[in-house]
Amino acid sequence: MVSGGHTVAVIGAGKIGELMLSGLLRSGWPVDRLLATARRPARAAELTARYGVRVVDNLTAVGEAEVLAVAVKPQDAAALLDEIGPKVPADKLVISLCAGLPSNFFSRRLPEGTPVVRVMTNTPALVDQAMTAISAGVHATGEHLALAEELFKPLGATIRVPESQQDAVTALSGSGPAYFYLLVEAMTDAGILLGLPRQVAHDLIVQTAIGSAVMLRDSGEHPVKLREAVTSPAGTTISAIRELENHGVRAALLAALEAARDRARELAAQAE
Ligand SMILES: NC(=O)C1=CN([C@@H]2O[C@H](COP(=O)(O)OP(=O)(O)OC[C@H]3O[C@@H](n4cnc5c(N)ncnc54)[C@H](O)[C@@H]3O)[C@@H](O)[C@H]2O)C=CC1
Ligand SMILES: O=C(O)[C@@H]1CCC=N1
Repeated sequence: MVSGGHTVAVIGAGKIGELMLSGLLRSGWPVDRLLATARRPARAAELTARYGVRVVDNLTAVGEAEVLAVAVKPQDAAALLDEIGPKVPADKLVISLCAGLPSNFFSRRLPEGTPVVRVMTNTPALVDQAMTAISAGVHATGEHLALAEELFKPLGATIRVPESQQDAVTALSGSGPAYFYLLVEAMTDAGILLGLPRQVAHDLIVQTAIGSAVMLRDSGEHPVKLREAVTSPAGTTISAIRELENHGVRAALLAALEAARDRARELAAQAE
């Protein structure tokens, strides 16, 4: 487990911040090495009741924790850094979980030399199946990357990527769970259209999604091969695939991910 007995503060413990807190606790991280901050007192009370974690104000977190994991919305990051930026000692590690914001958005608002690591995780962290991409930002060394990895490994898989790829990562794996949920929702409705009871349609497609995902991960086969194995000559699958192609599903995905990437860039521009 954890190196050096660091204390980690999750600054802005909303949905993603809570996933990080709960994942670390599940992995055995001591609760007295965790701090959280929240804007609303009711949220602070909820986090303490749920996890036993100490919720403090932002400046106390800055003073007590060695690692500051910033999980506020990109739109709230500048105001947060106006408050804490000048007070962060330069030996702390700042980890940004914010979509879109480059590490230099942080470093420009922090004392010279403060290391910043940028990460993009996703909500399957809730079941220890996150995909977290980690990038060295300004002043971050291999040691800082290793520490960030140690924090996110218990939540699922991790990968190191150059920071220049983080907006694409955000569009693909950060937002990715939403695309799969939308597909499952739409396919459940399709099952209803074909006369299946809703619960049956839901159970069929969820297990099909799980089975397909495990095969993608474990079979070592290319997705095209896996799809071809389902697609019998003159059979049912090819009839469905013709409709998916006619309706531009592939093109829709290309356009959707470009839109998500562009939105990440816009969030960064607007946050300034
Ligand atoms: N929801 C998702 O699937 C993912 C979100 N992210 C990123 O995580 C960050 C948080 O997203 P969510 O958790 O979805 O949003 P959220 O709105 O649930 O959480 C943000 C929290 O920060 C708090 N906050 C804002 N300003 C604060 C301040 N000055 N001091 C203390 N607390 C403050 C808010 O009250 C809120 O509870 C965003 O930057 C987002 O881009 C990254 C990956 C996936
Ligand atoms: O929708 C968003 O902006 C965040 C970032 C990635 C997933 N959710």
